[in-house]
Amino acid sequence: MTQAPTYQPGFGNHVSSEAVPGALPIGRNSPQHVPFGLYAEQLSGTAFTAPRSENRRSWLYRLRPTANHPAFTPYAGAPRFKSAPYNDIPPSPNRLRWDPLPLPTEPLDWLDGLVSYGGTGSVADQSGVGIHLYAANRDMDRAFFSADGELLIVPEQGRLAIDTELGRIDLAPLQIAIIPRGVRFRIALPDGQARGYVCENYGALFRLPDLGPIGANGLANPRDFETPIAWYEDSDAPCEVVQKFQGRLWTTTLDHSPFDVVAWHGNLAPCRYDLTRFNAINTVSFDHPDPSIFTVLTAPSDTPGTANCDFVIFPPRWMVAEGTFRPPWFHRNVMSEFMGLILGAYDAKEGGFAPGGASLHNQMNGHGPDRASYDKAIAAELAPHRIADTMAFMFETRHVVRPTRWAVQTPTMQLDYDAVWTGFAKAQLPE
Ligand SMILES: O=C(O)Cc1cc(O)ccc1O
Ligand SMILES: [Fe+2]
Repeated sequence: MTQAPTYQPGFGNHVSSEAVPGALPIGRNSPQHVPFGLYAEQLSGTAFTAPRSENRRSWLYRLRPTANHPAFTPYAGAPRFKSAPYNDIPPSPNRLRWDPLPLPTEPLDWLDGLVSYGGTGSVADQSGVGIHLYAANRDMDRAFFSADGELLIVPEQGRLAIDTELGRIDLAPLQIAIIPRGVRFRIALPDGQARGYVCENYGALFRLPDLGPIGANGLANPRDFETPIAWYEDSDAPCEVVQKFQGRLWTTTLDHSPFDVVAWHGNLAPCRYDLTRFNAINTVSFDHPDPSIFTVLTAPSDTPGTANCDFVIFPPRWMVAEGTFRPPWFHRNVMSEFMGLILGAYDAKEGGFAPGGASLHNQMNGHGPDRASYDKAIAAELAPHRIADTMAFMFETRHVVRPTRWAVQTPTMQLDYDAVWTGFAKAQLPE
């Protein structure tokens, strides 16, 4: 029986962990003789010279150096897993919505089960995001890493057992995981199948948003993030490693397990977070605040306050606003909004937006409550009301999300989405 993973609390902390006592060098990163003949390796998530407040790196102590591998050759699997720039088709200004991604009928592991819906920017420019969904029904028996970006994994259905080079993470729907760029991992499916969403962030790393006048506490609190402790596998069995590099997939086979890090220290590591711990802050007077009030993590761009990607959630909460249209308002946004649903229903959509589904509202294109939600909200008696059993989320980005050809041709794309905003009665001006 394998033991349940163990975690250390905190976001982006400098931590030290050893799976074998005495494996971690003391007082220096790269001693002439590393304990037990382990190999020291630095994994850099930011430039060596990034300011200290931005700088993320870890030191890994492993059975063999990562450099010890044969050449990578092109990988033929995961045919629907693509990278930005998404130039397959012209970007669509239309509001798009998809039914849930069907679970596979053929055996498919997490990697081959990835399907790209679209994204922004370019892997080569290290800006933008790739937006993918996964539907899988088989454990990975190989390792994968993205050299193109960090991965934010948002399960909707089915638990994930994620083995990474830096430790093991158990993940369930309503939790998220971040796997840093370059960190190798494999995913097993304890429930036999799984479905969810992935944001591949090509730009500056996700971090907690500033809190401004909110103060020192609130939203996602740092102590609720969990980083696994060191764990390793001592295996000389062949192991395939697939990587995504500049948008293409490559494969090689090691003569040993890549999961051979016996000890590590640093502040670049995978972590998980339970979305139900999010401390939602909202109005206690009137008006519906901008959804940025629900930002869990932000990946900044070079323009302050204008994110490469914000990860925003819509958690269970009390609605108490007085004299207010309580659901999301009609709006047009300079930022582009890709949404998913993990649980329940979303308060701006009475139907058609199902768990495992997705929607895309691109830059400057009008959207908001569907007519049924609008009618309900203007008729509602404004008593305190709890929105319960729900969890929607949004990847909000400064650049237009360019859908893939697959995304606009799949039969799960709803051809009648525009109709949710028809039939509104014309406002009546005084005679
Ligand atoms: O469009 C959406 O549903 C997302 C959204 C939610 C909200 O509460 C306010 C603005 C917004 O874009
Ligand atoms: Fe919106």
